[in-house]
Amino acid sequence: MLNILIVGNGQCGNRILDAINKEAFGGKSKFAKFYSQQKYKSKVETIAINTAINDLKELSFTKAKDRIHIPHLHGVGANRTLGKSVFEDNKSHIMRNIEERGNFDVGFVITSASGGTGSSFTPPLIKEIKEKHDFPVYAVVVLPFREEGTLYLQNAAFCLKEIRDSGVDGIILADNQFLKQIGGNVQSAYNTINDMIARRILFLLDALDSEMMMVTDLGDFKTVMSGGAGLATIGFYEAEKGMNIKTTIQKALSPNGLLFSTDVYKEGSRAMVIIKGDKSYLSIDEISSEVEKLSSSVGHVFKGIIVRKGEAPQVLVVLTLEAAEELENLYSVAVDAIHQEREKKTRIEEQKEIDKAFSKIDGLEPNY
Ligand SMILES: Nc1nc2c(ncn2[C@@H]2O[C@H](COP(=O)(O)OP(=O)(O)OP(=O)(O)O)[C@@H](O)[C@H]2O)c(=O)[nH]1
Repeated sequence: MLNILIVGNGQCGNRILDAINKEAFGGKSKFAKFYSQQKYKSKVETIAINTAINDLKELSFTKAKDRIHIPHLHGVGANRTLGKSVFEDNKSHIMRNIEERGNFDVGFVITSASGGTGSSFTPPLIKEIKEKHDFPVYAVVVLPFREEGTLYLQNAAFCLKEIRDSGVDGIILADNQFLKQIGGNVQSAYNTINDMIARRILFLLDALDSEMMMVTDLGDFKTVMSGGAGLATIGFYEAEKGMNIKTTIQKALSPNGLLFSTDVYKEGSRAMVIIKGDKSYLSIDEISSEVEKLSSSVGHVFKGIIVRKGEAPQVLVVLTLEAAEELENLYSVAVDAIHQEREKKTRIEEQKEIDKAFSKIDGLEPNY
């Protein structure tokens, strides 16, 4: 049995964590958490951390003991400099809470890259965990919609770089912009995206702690995640009625299944393909031919099969990337955003000249 730590930082991280707990508690009544057992096979500890109390109150499936409020008004308003100093002041309190929960085999820290709290807490938190413990820690990072504004774009660029430098064992990317194809209003898009990420993480946890017909385990996951440029994404697909396993694997690797825009066959570096379902659907020939196709372009592919009586086939692919054109695009837009913010700051500095003009009449009275 694996001991797993999942931390959700900031509003986005909290909500995805809550979606994970929703699934884990059976996904039904919001009171489920009070009386039902989580359906994890592993021992999973979840912690939601936020500066905004209202974001924590909004959670429905995460127990009160699993919420850490770091008092700071109503969040840090996308200001990462402020966020980092609030983390520093509260670091020991956060670390104590994690340490009281025992030892872990693996940890995941979930955050948006672009807000204030999650994006500034995550890099130093991972650094702190890695310095004190020797279990692998993976960041699950949500990229912003590109039209959300200059501050979010610059935050995303700096946050990702800092997470990479934190000692993290790998970054799993999910992109709101890419996933917005799902449609609907923002709130329902968020819920759908959060459920998509939650389902993938739970499938992964299930697979890492399963007795499979053909085994993949935490060791294989670590090897996959250490490949490529330290970046990864996850694909998933559940077969529709009558769909064969070959098509299901292809769908998991296509934009329909992935959390981040990538051409798997061009940008992939290593992969882990996990297939779950009733034995009758799992044609070994079809599985082998799809896995061989993938390994001929990405290199090594680990394969795992979990037989679950009566279940429709589901496929999960963890894919590390050696290149990420979409991320390069994001950084180009972010650099423009950083320049725009800098110019704005210079303009504001110049406006201080206006204050000087006003100050010329300080102490004088009008005469009539
Ligand atoms: N997928 C998804 N993205 C979200 C959700 N909530 C916010 N975001 C995205 O997260 C970014 C904003 O970050 P938040 O997590 O809200 O910010 P925070 O970490 O709480 O930081 P502050 O509010 O600035 O203190 C934006 O890019 C949003 O689009 C959510 O529930 N799901």
